[in-house]
Amino acid sequence: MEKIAVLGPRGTFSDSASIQYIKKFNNDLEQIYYSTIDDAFHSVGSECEVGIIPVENTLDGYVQRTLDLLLEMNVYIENEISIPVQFSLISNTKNIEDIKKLYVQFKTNGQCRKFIDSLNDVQIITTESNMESFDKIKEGNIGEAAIIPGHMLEHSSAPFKIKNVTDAINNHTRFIVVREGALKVDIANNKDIKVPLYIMPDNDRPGILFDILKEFSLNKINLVSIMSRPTKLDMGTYNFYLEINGDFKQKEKIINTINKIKEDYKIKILGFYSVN
Ligand SMILES: O=C(O)C(=O)C[C@]1(C(=O)O)C=C[C@@H](O)C=C1
Repeated sequence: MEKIAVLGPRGTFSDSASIQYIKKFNNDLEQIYYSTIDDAFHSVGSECEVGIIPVENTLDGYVQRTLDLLLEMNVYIENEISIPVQFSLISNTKNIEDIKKLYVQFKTNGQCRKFIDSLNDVQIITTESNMESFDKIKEGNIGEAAIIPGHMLEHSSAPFKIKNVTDAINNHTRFIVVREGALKVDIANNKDIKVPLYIMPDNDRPGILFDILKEFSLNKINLVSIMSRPTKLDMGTYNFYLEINGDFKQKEKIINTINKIKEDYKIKILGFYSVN
C-alpha cells in the first residue's frame, strides 16, 4: 500500500483533506503524520510515495513555503482537493478578557485576523499545525487559548469556547498531492486542465513579464494566478509562479505556448492534471 505524508497529528485540516481525497478517488493510501509542512514534504520520495500539502486559501492566499518547496524538490503535482475551513476558539479562562496567550497556526492567523485583532494585550504563539495549538491548551497553563479546527470543538473539554472565529463563512483551503520524480501528464477527457509552473528569468530587463504574459493572452489561455518568489540568490531577483486553467481541448495549445516561452526562459512545469 502506498503511503501519503500528511501534516499531523490527526485532526488537522490536512488530515481531513487526506481522508476526503482517499474517499473521493478510491485510493488505497496509508496516512503518515508529520509535525511540519516541511517534514511532510521532505518525506515524499523517501518514507512516503505521495504527500498532501496545503497550497492556497481563500482568505490568506498562497502558502509561500509550499511554493518554495515545489521549486526546490524533485516532485510534481498529480492532483488536488479543496475543503471548507472554519475555526473556533478554546480557552482555559472563564472569559475572553482573561486570555493572555493565544496559540495559532501560521496560516490560520491570516484567516482569523478580525477576531485576533479584537483581543486586547494577548501574546501570540505561532504553531506549525492547528492540532499543535489544540494540544498546547491541554498542558493546563492558566490564561491560554488556542484557535482550532471547527470540527475539533466538540472534542475539547475546555471551559471557554467560541464557535466560529473565521473572518468569512466562505473559506476553503486547496491541497495538492505531490509525488517524487519527473512530471507525468495525466489528462482525462471532458475535464478541465490545471497547469502550475515556474518561469525563471535569468536576467532583468524591461518587458520580461509582458513577453511571457503576451503568449498566454495571444493563445487565449487563462491564467488563474501569478506570484513572485525570491530567487534567494540576489536581492530584487524573482521567479514567477503561474497557474493555468483550461479546457481539456486546449491541451496541445497549452503545451505549444509553454514550449514557445521555453525558447527564452527556464521553466519548471509543476503539474499537468485534470480537475473536478
Ligand atoms: O494546521 C492544519 O490544520 C493544517 O492542515 C494546515 C493548514 C495550512 O497550513 O494551510 C491547512 C488549512 C488551513 O488553511 C490552516 C492550516
